[in-house]
Amino acid sequence: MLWIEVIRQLSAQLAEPFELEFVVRGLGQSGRFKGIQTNKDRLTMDKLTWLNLMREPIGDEDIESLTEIVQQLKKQVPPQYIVGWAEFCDLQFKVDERVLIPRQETEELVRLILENKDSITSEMTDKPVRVLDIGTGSGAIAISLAKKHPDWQVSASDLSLDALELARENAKLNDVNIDFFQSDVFDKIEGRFDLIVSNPPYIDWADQNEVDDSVRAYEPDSALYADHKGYAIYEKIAQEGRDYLTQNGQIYLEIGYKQGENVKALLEANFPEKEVRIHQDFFGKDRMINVR
Ligand SMILES: C[S@@+](CC[C@H](N)C(=O)[O-])C[C@H]1O[C@@H](n2cnc3c(N)ncnc32)[C@H](O)[C@@H]1O
Repeated sequence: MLWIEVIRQLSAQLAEPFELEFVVRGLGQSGRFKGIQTNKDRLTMDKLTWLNLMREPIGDEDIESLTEIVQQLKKQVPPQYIVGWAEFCDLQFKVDERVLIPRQETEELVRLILENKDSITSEMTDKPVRVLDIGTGSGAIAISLAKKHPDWQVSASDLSLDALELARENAKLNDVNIDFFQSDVFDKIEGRFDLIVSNPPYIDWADQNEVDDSVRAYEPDSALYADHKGYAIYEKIAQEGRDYLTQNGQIYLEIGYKQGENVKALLEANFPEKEVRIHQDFFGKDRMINVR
């Protein structure tokens, strides 16, 4: 039998048939498959190697590995957890059930910050811009900003020690220096920041049924849901943020698409002297908010 025949048969069993190719290419060069040469320099297999592989005969052990992967996909395990990494802002991040898989919407938040980077300045000209990422998870936002701006001094916090462990690994993998803290929002944070960014958990516990089955079953609750109808972390950032922000400091937050006006009102009440703006994502939905 050829790889293509087995891949076709097995993919047909899946609700999302392309996921098998994604996983095999993602795992392809890790040594998981006997018929594929290991290449530790590449996390993913390029399209040409994949197409060539499809014409090769496949051994029993590899059929067994593919069948196991299909079982996991049928159980809706996210493909990124199966391969063990995800791409974010053209960087690679290890991911597993300790952290949320970083999303495209959050890449848009990073892009928005980078588009406005010239307005993000340090209070003192001889000091680096100080950044705090609250609820860093895999470290996606903090690491991407540090990578683009090696001159910024980036700190990142999370309530979850498990997430912080993985974020530290990701900082090392991506070769950036970040100060990590375990903190419930600001409670262990010291000093002031020129930029506070966060993609906090923001789903109302009452809306669990609206969350995709795969997300609900495998991604951590602590990364998804927040008290006070999903607003708990926004409330803390709005109410306590002033004590952690420099005078010209800015805040950038990801928001649920229905939360824009409420989060805006919260921020305006606490930062009356600043401008608060809602921004839309690629799909035209309210997704980000900034205070400057
Ligand atoms: C939506 S995830 C975002 C992860 C990552 N920043 C991203 O954008 O992919 C929210 C993160 O906030 C963390 N978190 C939840 N409650 C928190 C709290 N009270 N203080 C700090 N972090 C918290 C979770 O552990 C989780 O890692």
